[in-house]
Amino acid sequence: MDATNKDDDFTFSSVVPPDSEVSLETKDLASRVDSITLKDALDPQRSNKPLSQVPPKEKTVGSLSFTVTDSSSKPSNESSSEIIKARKPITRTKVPFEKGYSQMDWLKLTRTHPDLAGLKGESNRRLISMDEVKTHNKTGDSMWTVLKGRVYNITPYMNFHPGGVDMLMKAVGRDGTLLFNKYHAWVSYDILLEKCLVGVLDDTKVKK
Ligand code: HEM
Repeated sequence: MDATNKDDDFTFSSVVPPDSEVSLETKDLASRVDSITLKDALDPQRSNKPLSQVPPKEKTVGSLSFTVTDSSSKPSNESSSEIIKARKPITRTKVPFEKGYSQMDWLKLTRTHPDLAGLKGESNRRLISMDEVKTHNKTGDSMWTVLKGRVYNITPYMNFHPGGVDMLMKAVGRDGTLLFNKYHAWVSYDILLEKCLVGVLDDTKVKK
């Protein structure tokens, strides 16, 4: 093999195309590199067409040829109804507590008040039907709710609830478990409402 023939010997093969193959356009582009600007086709300020509507372009630079496409946009025939909608996050607004109604004040009250549940001597292991829970649904001294099968009188906790009275009222006279979990499944309601327990839900009487 003739060592002087560069074309036959891969060790000397040129990675740059011979000058004759570099098109005039490439040379021209290279000389104007500073003046080239990139346009964001999705920005309506800079272009009046979204990328998805711009047809793929064949580009040639020197001996390289490539197609410019926008892989980030969806095919134009894809209907917008197919776009998966993100679930709306819930808003948890903390209501500023009035003086004397902090969580510390609540804990003090649970330790000092003898009958927060309003049991008047009755057992808090009593089985309570959902129908009975429903009757304790009015503003007064016995507003009940059910949390995971236990019935609580939440009247004394009303003004201490960090989420506010209105929110807590939504659970009154019904099973509040789903609402409770929706807003704060991690809250230790069983400890907070220990002294408010009035009984256990009689789920044999719950209509299924
Ligand atoms: C029935 C028993 C309930 C108890 C013991 C309770 C207790 C609490 C506690 C301790 C917080 C403060 C949580 C924290 O700072 O992360 C809180 C906040 C809150 N609660 Fe409840 N809650 C009860 C029921 C409910 C219900 C039924 C709702 C909605 C209908 C609700 C809505 C909220 C909201 C919106 C907050 C927001 C305040 C925050 O961002 O902290 N709660 N609740």
